[in-house]
Amino acid sequence: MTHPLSRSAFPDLPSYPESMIQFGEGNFMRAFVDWQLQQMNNQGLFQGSAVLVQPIEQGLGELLAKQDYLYTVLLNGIMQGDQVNSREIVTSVSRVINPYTEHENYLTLAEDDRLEFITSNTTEAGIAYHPEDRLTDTPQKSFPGKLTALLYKRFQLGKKGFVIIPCELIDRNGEKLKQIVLQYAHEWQLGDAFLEWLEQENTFCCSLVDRIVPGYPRDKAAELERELGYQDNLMVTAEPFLFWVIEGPSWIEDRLPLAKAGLNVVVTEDMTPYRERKVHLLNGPHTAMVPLGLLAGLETVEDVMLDAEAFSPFIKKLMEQEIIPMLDLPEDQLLSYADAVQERFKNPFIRHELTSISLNSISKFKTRLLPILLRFQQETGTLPPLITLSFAALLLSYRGDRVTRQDGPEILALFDYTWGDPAGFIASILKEDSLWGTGLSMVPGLKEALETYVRQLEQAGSRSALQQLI
Ligand SMILES: NC(=O)c1ccc[n+]([C@@H]2O[C@H](COP(=O)([O-])OP(=O)(O)OC[C@H]3O[C@@H](n4cnc5c(N)ncnc54)[C@H](O)[C@@H]3O)[C@@H](O)[C@H]2O)c1
Ligand SMILES: O=P(O)(O)OC[C@@H](O)[C@@H](O)[C@H](O)[C@H](O)CO
Repeated sequence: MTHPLSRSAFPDLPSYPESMIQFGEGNFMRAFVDWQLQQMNNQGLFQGSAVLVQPIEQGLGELLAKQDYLYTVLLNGIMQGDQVNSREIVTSVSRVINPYTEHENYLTLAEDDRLEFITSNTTEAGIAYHPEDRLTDTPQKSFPGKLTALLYKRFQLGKKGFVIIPCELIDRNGEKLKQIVLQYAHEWQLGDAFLEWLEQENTFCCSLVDRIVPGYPRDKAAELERELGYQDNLMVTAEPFLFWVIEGPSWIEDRLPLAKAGLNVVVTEDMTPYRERKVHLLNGPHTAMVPLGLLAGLETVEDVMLDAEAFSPFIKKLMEQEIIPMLDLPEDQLLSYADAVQERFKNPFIRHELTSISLNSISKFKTRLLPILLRFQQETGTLPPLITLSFAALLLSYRGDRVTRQDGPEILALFDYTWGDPAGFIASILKEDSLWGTGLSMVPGLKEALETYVRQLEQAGSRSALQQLI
């Protein structure tokens, strides 16, 4: 019988003063930002912890409190040729505030001069504007609304601002967040002095994050708890690799000495090339493999990468012949990045489920693969066959009879309606600008290619369809 993870069971674990407010208590942030705070603390380069704010009412606050805000990060994989299987109890989370049940405590954060940084990961849905949010709400529904209320209180107290580094996987995340905060400041009539304070005293950075974090190791939890000697309901598995690009002034490196602690963190004036490379060459292949893999009965990214007959050559060819030629970066750098990504995908120590990547696949296809398909078509006059096949598999998988779909109800309803007429389905779905950001009916040959591929996928299966293209 193992005991629960707690500070009384490990009385020697250190505590640190709060220096960061973090919106989001999910797996990713705990294995990424908080784990990095821990590494800086371990090396004596930093003395700080994060106070976590639940962005939505339901969350992990109570579970974390039961474990005195401790949890274990398990890093599993290969780094620079060496196997890594590390386990570390993270002590850099001080507490969790649920603004829905303790709103006063939430606003009290504005009073603490030691708090310098704000980070967030509220999923792609989090940096959003809700017209019904008001300053007087306790709390506002949206994350930017909650943040605006906190910043306004800080301003009213005459205190300095924050360095704000969102980690959501959306393009120009810091700019979008700032734009919505400014919108609320105008709408709520918070005054010119506040607007000036926002601009002068706060630094909104854009950032790009990269670490594969499959999260709680459901299949191995009991075995791991026996090995660790304690129960941990919040342990998180992740790969050892990480990369964080922060677009902002270089002094951030002094105040947050991540690179100095040996962490793979870059502070730069322009993160665009890093973002393009990651979103298209890592997230793109993830999204491309999901519908084809699920239709073939594969379960994990590793299953895909171990399938030497069809799926692994598909990923290599997709990267090298369809994605890399469409990116504006030196080819040799892109090829070596692609090799490294394929190695990470093969990581035998983590179980990265295709179903977990499949969540909201339509918007992922739109940002990760569609721009490549369109550029390929414009530049070569032909469609990229592998991306187009994967697009066909995505559309087929959204019929919902072969693969469990995970997407917004309005998107699923649209697919149900459109699939109601199988003969006209492709033509109808391509017209839906709301899904693709642009009408796709005019893309030469796309409708016909998708019709052919959907037929082929239905008749012969995704493995056979792939084998004809690799
Ligand atoms: N897991 C990974 O490998 C990985 C890697 C890089 C980036 N990411 C990104 O990080 C995000 C979170 O991933 P995770 O694995 O931590 O998931 P998670 O489910 O463990 O955590 C989700 C977090 O987002 C918050 N959230 C959910 N819906 C929200 C909404 N509508 N508004 C505001 N907040 C909301 C939750 O409160 C929680 O804090 C994902 O969007 C993902 O794209 C994940
Ligand atoms: O996290 P999602 O669901 O947006 O996308 C799934 C994966 O592509 C993603 O989590 C990658 O593993 C991650 O972006 C690597 O840094």
